[in-house]
Amino acid sequence: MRVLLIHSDYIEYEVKDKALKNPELISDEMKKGRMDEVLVAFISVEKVDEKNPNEIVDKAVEEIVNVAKQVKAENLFVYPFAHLSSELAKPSVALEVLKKIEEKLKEKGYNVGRAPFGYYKAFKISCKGHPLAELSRTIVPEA
Ligand SMILES: Nc1ncnc2c1ncn2[C@@H]1O[C@H](COS(=O)(=O)NC(=O)[C@@H](N)CO)[C@@H](O)[C@H]1O
Repeated sequence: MRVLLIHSDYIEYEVKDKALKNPELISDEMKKGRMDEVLVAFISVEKVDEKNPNEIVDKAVEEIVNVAKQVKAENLFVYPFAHLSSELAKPSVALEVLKKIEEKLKEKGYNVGRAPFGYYKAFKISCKGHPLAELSRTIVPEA
């Protein structure tokens, strides 16, 4: 899994077209979204993660929480992003992993948003620009 973490003043997105034949089913209200004062996690779930998705979920949650504590972010946003890797996991696995990350972060008390999966989306983001505002992580299952 590849994660790009951007501590932002805001992120907003708007769903445009389907990028997959069967994207995630979404309500009209999910077609647009915005979160302020937020740590955004752009996530590419990778093929190698299919070996142990649950382990990857736990490791990703740990990494995201670790950075959230450092930048003092209470709002988190999970953004499915297929452009951080050339070895992507299949969509069915990727969606489940992203939903579980969202769920576990909520269980830890964070306000968590997630952008819809399987769509082309317009988005705007405002990076805060401090030394920890742009970080990346590579997360792999134990051998
Ligand atoms: N492994 C993955 N990790 C994260 N997001 C993914 C993954 N696979 C699919 N997606 C989601 O599905 C969308 C399209 O995925 S994609 O791999 O880019 N596929 C396409 O764009 C197809 N139109 C052509 O391959 C992505 O924007 C993202 O929302």
